[in-house]
Amino acid sequence: MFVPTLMGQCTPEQQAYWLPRALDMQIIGTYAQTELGHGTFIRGLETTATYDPETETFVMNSPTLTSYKWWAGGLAKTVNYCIVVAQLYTKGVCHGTHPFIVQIRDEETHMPRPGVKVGDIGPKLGFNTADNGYLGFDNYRIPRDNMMMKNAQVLKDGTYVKVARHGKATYGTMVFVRVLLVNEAAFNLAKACTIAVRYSAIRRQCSPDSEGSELQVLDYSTQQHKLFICIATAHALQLNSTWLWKTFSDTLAAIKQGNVDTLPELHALSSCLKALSTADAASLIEQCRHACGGHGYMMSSGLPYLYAFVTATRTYEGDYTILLLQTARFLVKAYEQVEAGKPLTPTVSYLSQAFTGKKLPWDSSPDGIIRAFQALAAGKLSSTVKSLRKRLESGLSYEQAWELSTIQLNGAAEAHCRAVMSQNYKSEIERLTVNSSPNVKLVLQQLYKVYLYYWALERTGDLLLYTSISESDIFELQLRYEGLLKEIRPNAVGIVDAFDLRDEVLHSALGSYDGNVYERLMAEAQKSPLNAEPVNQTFHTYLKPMMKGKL
Ligand SMILES: CCCCCCCC/C=C\C/C=C/C(=O)SCCNC(=O)CCNC(=O)[C@H](O)C(C)(C)COP(=O)(O)OP(=O)(O)OC[C@H]1O[C@@H](n2cnc3c(N)ncnc32)[C@H](O)[C@@H]1OP(=O)(O)O
Ligand SMILES: Cc1cc2nc3c(=O)[nH]c(=O)nc-3n(C[C@H](O)[C@H](O)[C@H](O)COP(=O)(O)OP(=O)(O)OC[C@H]3O[C@@H](n4cnc5c(N)ncnc54)[C@H](O)[C@@H]3O)c2cc1C
Repeated sequence: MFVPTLMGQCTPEQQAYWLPRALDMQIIGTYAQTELGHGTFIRGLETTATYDPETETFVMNSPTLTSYKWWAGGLAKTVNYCIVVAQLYTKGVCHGTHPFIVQIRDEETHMPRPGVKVGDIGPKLGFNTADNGYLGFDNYRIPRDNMMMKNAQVLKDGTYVKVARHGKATYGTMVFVRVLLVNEAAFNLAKACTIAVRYSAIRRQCSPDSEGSELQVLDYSTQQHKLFICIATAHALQLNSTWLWKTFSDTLAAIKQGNVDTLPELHALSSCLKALSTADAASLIEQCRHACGGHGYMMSSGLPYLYAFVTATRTYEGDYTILLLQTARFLVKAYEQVEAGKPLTPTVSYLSQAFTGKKLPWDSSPDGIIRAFQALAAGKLSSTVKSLRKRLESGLSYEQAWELSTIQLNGAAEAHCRAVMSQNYKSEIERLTVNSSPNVKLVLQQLYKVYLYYWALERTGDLLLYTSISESDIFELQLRYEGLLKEIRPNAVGIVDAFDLRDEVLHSALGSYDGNVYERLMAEAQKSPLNAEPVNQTFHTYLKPMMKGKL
């Protein structure tokens, strides 16, 4: 995040000075925005940067314990520079949060600079190869030029000058990383389902009839139900990630031309796609672990590490709930645009059907299910807006009415994102397989149908509200879904092999390409320090005295 922020928030002159040093690893930096007391609410950050025109410096301060920077990766012992997000004061006026480049350690000795307090925040659920740290300032001065001045400047005399055309230019790095995290979610879920599917093909457990041999657990319908949605979701996330990256690149190009019109839609898309992709990936990686029984709980399976790594992405770079609420904010505005007869941007154009007042006729084809997801999203948004307006009419302020409606707002945002993801998934598969062999087309279509049927069956309540789906339609869809799992089974191992993930990348005794699961589990077990000697010294210090009643 250090380098992308230098690229996004520095003037060309500042980039010319800082970027080569950062890219050449002459300096190592991190992005320190979150504090002990605030992570979500950026406007509530407490670290201050007060400009002193006498010395043309900013005085950095941590006025309270809760203002200490907390969490930044590499902060504890690795970095010697930080991008610090602080409340900018000049001429006695606070201009809100701005980014500053701050040297925190000596480039030769690596000692913390005087006025800088830095350390490690301690063990975490995962990410323990990163030294996430804390950072406090005590009247620590930095040169005026260390304010990242692409979007705002402080002149030598302390005059504040706003440069950016849109109010959230300083939030740009977070959008960039959120876009990357969708791809990260796809990649890590692909690893988990490769491990779980390969292991499920090796693992034999239980024999339905007394004479027969034990079945591969991958033959069980429940195992296919656990795992094939994981494969389909890995594909869905990868294709949505590629689509989002193009949307991000197009928006950035437009902003460079001075056109910020598509930024709100990009913020809404990157928010909900980051939220859903990381949450889906984390829960499905856990589902892959469940599918591997006890051996899935071994660190040597690779699955606990994957889960610990990915579940953090649901929180960092914008908490799941917070980001869905950002998308909901955009959707409510889009709803009002439809009411006003104004044109809608492409990803919300389906909202016009929220005003038909009729249930969408149920159609179980893939396109029909995608239209049903859109109708569901439009319907949930419409009922959310009705709740919001009912509360406003009762005399509540907009903020109060909004807060009371946030559960429904989050549901509407999630439904919108699921509709966008489903639409992108199917259309990208069709675009990419135009020249593919019939077999490849068949398998990839089977997978996106798994995705569509799975989520339709997960959302039957909403579909009954907003489409004409009947009880028998639901029964028929369940049978079709279960039949589809059986069709995919013969190709399941080949499909995960197609992720082409090397053993060194999987780090898994269960998922290695050669399938020698039991030999690998035993080999990993031998590495346990407890196997270094036949009798551990704790027998003599604790167990034996206890057994002899001497403890
Ligand atoms: C190979 C790559 C691997 C990648 C993996 C990386 C591994 C690294 C590991 C960890 C890194 C982690 C780093 C971090 O976590 S950095 C800290 C991240 N912190 C956050 O994300 C904080 C989340 N909070 C916010 O973003 C904001 O506080 C907020 C959006 C929730 C609220 O902001 P606020 O200023 O209060 O705005 P409003 O809600 O009032 O909205 C105002 C207005 O601005 C628009 N807007 C808000 N944010 C953005 C944005 N980012 N871009 C564009 N526009 C934005 C918002 O839509 C409103 O517009 P309006 O409706 O028109 O008024
Ligand atoms: C592994 C990891 C690495 C990180 N790396 C960095 C880094 O390098 N740099 C950095 O600056 N930060 C980093 N962070 C911090 C991260 O950005 C924050 O943890 C994240 O933004 C969430 O903020 P928070 O911790 O304050 O949670 P909070 O916002 O306090 O969330 C707590 C609960 O409150 C809810 N909540 C909060 N506000 C609202 C609201 N308005 N409405 C409804 N519910 C609300 C949340 O949904 C959540 O359920 C990292 C975090 C982790 C876990």
